[in-house]
Amino acid sequence: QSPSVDRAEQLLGQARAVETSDVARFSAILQQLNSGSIPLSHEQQLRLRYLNAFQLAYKGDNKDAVLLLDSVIDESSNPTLRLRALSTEVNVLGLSFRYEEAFSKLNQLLDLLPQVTDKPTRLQAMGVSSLLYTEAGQYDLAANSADQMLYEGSTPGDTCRANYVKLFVLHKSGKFSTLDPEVRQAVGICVRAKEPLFANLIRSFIADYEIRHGQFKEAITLLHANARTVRNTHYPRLISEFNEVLARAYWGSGDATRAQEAALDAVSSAIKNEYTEPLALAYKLLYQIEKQQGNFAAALDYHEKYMAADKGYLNSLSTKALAYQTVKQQVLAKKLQVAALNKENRILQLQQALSKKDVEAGRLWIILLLSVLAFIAFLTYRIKRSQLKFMRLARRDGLTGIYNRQHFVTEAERQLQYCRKSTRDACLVLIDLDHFKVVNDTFGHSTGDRVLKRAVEACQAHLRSTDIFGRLGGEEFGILLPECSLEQVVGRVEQLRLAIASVAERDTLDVSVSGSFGVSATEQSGYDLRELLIHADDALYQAKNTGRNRAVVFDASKGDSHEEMRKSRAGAPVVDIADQV
Ligand SMILES: Nc1nc2c(ncn2[C@@H]2O[C@H](COP(=O)(O)OP(=O)(O)OP(=O)(O)O)[C@@H](O)[C@H]2O)c(=O)[nH]1
Repeated sequence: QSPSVDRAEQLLGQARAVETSDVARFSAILQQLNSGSIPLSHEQQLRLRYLNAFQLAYKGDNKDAVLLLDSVIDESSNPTLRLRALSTEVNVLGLSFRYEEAFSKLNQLLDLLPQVTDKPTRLQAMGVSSLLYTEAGQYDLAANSADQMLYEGSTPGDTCRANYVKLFVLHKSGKFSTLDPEVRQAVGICVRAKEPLFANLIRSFIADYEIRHGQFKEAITLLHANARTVRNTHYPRLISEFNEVLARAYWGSGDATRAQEAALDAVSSAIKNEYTEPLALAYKLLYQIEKQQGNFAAALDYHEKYMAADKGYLNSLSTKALAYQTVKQQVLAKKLQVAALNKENRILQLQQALSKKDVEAGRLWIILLLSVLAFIAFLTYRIKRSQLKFMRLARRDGLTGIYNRQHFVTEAERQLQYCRKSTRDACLVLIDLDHFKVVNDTFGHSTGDRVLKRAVEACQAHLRSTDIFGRLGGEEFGILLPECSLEQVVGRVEQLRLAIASVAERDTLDVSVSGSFGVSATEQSGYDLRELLIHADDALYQAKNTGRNRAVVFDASKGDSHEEMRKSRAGAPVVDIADQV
């Protein structure tokens, strides 16, 4: 080997070592290698091209990075380099919202993984696949990759990253718990490995868990103690998430002023032009704070932003889930196509042999060809059918089988448009189960789940086929009743209230189950779903405040504007169905 090839080898190795830790040195080496002053072998040129692509991606030029990475994957015969390029490309495609391409590259990546032995490259590939699977809601697959990372990792940095990936899966799938001793250990491991980014991402999961379990002070203490290191990471995703969690902790502890400050920080530190969960939650909190303080105009403004951010976030979630299913279908279809073609080939060979014999054989060939066509038609039908099944699944709530929140909003808006055109009345009912936390705390989460299902079934027995029923959140449901007037809704909602109140009895549970109802009607609120939701939410708030297990119909006669209604809220007479009957 000539000395210049050795020199090239040395520089390529150095560049790889400082990829993310010393960006200035990394660009200087690339400049030297790109200048052409050092001759490179074909293999080295491809490695340089990968590093150039990595640099483009780091700067945010995702489109050009993908083009370069594709050419490395096509041209290189080195599995390690190809796997590295595929991992970076999956990451870049995910960040550019090109999910279908991301999943099809992920398939290539998983096919290649067994051929590669280089440990850092393998760990990078497993990390990328786990994170993408988590985003698409495929938690079992994600957990498998994370476990494999934990198993193969050897340095403290490897273990820290593997732990983070594992805890991210648990956090997103709702199975994260601080009771698990490995959680605190994971933070310590990342701190010792000098990985503050991952240590703090895990801390944000811990704080989120504490808030969900009423431990607001603990969450505030944890977040405060690490606020400075979080700022020093300069990583907007983490900073925004930290602020949002802090805001919820303050709100939970009753400090609305600090909650508002932190929520505003979460909004301003959020990634621009992207709808994320922290952004949606921060807007929701700002809406609740303004609402509590009676600042109706500001509350309305935040509610609008919350709805937009929430819808955007939910859309991106279902886009990811659909992309995963679509690519899975495409891979399956390709395999079946290959199988069908192989069959066709064999039949053609048969035909050649047979045609030599006699005319009868020709007939046989036609029959066989027809059966191949029938086979292909059958496969096409099956693929179409499973695609439709997956589309349906993406619209339903996994536990109760009714519409999920996003599909409820889409269907309710469509139905309201129809009612507006044909000047028909409609009513919106919001249902929130009362003291549901007690059911979970007393009987456990699985009984809680069963009660949710029974409550939904009980309501369904009183709904018509045109009514739109959806689960809007944990124990909150929405029903749009088309062709239902203010006069009629009182009786219908009372049926639903009684149905829910009888759930515990039928399930022989030793706890009372009931629901509070907030109702709004197009006669008062118009046909805008947002307005109907705000009014029903207000009525629900009153139902909760005046004793629960009751329905309250929004009363617009208390003033045209919502603000006036709010001012007169204290002691305002309400139409209370429960009391009327
Ligand atoms: N079992 C089960 N519980 C859930 C689910 N989603 C949310 N929850 C629980 O629902 C409870 C909601 O509690 P809160 O928001 O405090 O309300 P609540 O106890 O119903 O009290 P009020 O609404 O004020 O009457 C929490 O304990 C959640 O953990 C779910 O899918 N299954």
